[in-house]
Amino acid sequence: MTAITKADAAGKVMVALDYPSASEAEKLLEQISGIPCYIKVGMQLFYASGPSFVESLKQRGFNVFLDLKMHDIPNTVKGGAASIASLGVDMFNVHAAGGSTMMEAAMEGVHSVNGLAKRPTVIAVTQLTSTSQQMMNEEIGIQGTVEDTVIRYAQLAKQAGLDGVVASPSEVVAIKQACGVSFQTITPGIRPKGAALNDQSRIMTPSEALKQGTDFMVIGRPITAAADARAALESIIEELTSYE
Ligand SMILES: O=c1ccn([C@@H]2O[C@H](COP(=O)(O)O)[C@@H](O)[C@H]2O)c(=O)[nH]1
Repeated sequence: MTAITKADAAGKVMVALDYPSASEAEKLLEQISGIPCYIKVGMQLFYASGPSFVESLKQRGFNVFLDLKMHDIPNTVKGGAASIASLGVDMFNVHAAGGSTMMEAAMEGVHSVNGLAKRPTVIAVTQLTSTSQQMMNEEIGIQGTVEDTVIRYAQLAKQAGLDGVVASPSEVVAIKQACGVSFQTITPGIRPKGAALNDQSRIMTPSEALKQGTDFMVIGRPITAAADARAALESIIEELTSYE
């Protein structure tokens, strides 16, 4: 049974360009050219190549998620959010652990920018997908289940006016129940069957994540570390279009 089209499947995949330089990121972009996926730029690439690389992605028509996970005092996050929004990115994020005033400040920063064709989607990181239940309880010192913490952060983000959250695919159903179906879920921790776990802890396969109702899935190393990145991405898209 075909669930979604190839174009819809590709649009749900955010390829994480975790590279040390723009030239290395460009090599990957060349390999996957023509596949209409979202592009995620994180700290490694942004700190090395800066706003100009992000602007060049936008000039070439990519949908861009700038994943800088801001977590600072409200005034600083407000300014950071204004600067990020001015770059014209489609999505960016803050840490929900910064609290509601900080998240509201991020929204104020976005709204302070004049002349945007469309404001970016603003989302909050709940619990990193590398965090296990045991790590959260024993090391970080947060009691209760990871799911309960994720839901609490998601509700806080929604109340602060944000558009969605970053969480693991296994929390998507509970987030949608608590915050509504239009509250977006962006899920890293995606591993095709047999792929290396690396440092991820709370994972699902692409088709399992789709079944949970995730809006976007962030995928890095299963594509970027593959011998043939294009084939790896195409195989993920194929899995999404043919899941039952
Ligand atoms: O909770 C989070 C938040 C962000 N990420 C980012 O997603 C990608 C995942 O890369 P993989 O290589 O597929 O593990 C990476 O850029 C992280 O910074 C996350 O993994 N978990």
